[in-house]
Amino acid sequence: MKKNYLNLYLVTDSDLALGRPVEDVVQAAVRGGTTIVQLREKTASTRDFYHIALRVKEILQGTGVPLIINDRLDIAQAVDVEGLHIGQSDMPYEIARRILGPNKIIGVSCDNDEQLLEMNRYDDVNYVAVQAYGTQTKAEADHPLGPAGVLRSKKLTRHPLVAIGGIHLSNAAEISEAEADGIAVVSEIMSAKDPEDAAKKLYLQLGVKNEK
Ligand SMILES: Cc1ncc(COP(=O)(O)OP(=O)(O)O)c(N)n1
Ligand SMILES: Cc1ncsc1CCOP(=O)(O)O
Ligand SMILES: [Mg+2]
Repeated sequence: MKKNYLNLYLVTDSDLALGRPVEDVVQAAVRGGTTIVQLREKTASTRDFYHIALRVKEILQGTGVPLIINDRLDIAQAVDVEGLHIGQSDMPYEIARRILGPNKIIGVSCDNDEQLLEMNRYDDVNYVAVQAYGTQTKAEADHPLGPAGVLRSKKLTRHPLVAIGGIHLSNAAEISEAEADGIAVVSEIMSAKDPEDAAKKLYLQLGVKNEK
């Protein structure tokens, strides 16, 4: 895997944080080498999501780790974070890009080849995301590709590719070898007893190289 800001992507879920404040888990994960953080708080109220985002933004200040908001363009704007992640039921890509402008990171989940090819129409998509394995964390995610499918997706897309879903210490290396530009995890870090150590161990599995 080539070195870049997508290498180790933490996607949060407060419900999986073993009762700890999400910002504490984020802080530890960043100490462990997490390179990008997405706030994915599917059950939080707008007000709670907004306040969590403010606290996490403060923690990430000065670290160089970008903060991405899942789904909620309004919160991404209100907190002025670095970017937004959208899926196939969320705001259409071109609308999100028009509203957020050229300097924000926008990532898009793709559930099949057609959606990957559709995103090839846009020069300015920052990354696409595909599902690696099955997972309990998102029950509706039902298009796991495995390493061979991730490699195929990488060849189809012209954008950086993030793999997500069921990625743990035991299988991170094979996804990295499938030419993903980054791996995204929820439970492996959010539910780890020691999130800093979990992030460190995952990062080591990625065999990140400085080559261009
Ligand atoms: C990095 C990353 N990849 C995929 C997703 C899933 O997005 P989506 O399909 O919109 O589903 P929800 O996360 O909104 O339930 C993601 N959030 N992050
Ligand atoms: C948000 C999301 N999108 C596809 S799978 C998934 C959840 C991944 O969670 P985990 O890393 O715990 O399998
Ligand atoms: Mg979504």
